[in-house]
Amino acid sequence: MTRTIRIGTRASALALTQTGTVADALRRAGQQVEIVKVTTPGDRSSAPIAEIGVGVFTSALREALKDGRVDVAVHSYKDLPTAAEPGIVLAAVPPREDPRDALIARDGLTLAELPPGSTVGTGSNRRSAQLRALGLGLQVVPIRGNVDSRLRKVHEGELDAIVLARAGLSRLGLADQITETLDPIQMLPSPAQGALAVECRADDVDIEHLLQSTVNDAGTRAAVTAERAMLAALEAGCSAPVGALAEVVEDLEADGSIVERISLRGVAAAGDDEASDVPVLIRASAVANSGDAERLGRELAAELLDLGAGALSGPGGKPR
Ligand SMILES: NCc1[nH]cc(CCC(=O)O)c1CC(=O)O
Repeated sequence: MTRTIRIGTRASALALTQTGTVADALRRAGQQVEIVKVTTPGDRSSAPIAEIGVGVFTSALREALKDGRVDVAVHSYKDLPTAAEPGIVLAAVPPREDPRDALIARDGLTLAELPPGSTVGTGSNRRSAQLRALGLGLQVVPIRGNVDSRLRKVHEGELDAIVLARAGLSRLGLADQITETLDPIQMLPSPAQGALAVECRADDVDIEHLLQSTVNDAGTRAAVTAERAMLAALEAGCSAPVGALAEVVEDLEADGSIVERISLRGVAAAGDDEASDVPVLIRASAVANSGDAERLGRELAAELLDLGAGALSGPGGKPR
């Protein structure tokens, strides 16, 4: 392609490093690229994400794509709404970073070493529910802001600990701050955590093919497809916080051949999670062929709902 490819990104340090990896892959493939920073309402507001709504970080980038100001948009995949955007396609999902969550605690402590009553900062209902479900007596404190300002709250003694995505810290060169990488058995990550979504206009077939052949990782794409399908199906029927993690596994068949499959685990809170200090979590897992990732996600969501995920407690319970 002879044209210069304009790649749209948020202007945060994290977004710029993420976009840089996509730009590098395109440059290695011999393309000319230009990075265009787009400011989003999510960057300007300090209100809780639950109030300003899903898509605050991603809709402005999608607008720039549709307007033709940029040719490619790079998002943190987990920040994208599950609903498809008319006129835009997901062209590629690059190889995923470590999807797990990480603890950054004072004095190098792990979760198990934090004394009861310790304050743990997070703005995520998913992390909050899973932390409280451990029954360690941790006190979850809502926080927001960029990674640096969150880390400062621990270093200045305002909080005992915070939980952040390992991927964001690694990309910023801050992985040495992590005091424990949380086992997904205790803390299932957000669907698509650690993955990027690379979008282009639906009618821009040249760019779509270029991104597919230079940036996409088929295994990552199948895994996040399963996680996001689970999330989308739960959003329709459940108001609970949701965690999901899919992994590519290689199964040895009876005839000696190796088949690649997707193994998906999901978690959601039962009932009205805020009604008790220690919420009840519903867990389920399943395996399917990579080609059935979407169906795997939908079926696991149905199972979680059957088991009571997100069922609202008592009369007058309302979705939120
Ligand atoms: N919601 C904010 C957000 N979006 C993407 C990341 C980190 C990178 C990733 O998960 O891909 C983060 C910060 C965090 O959750 O700690």
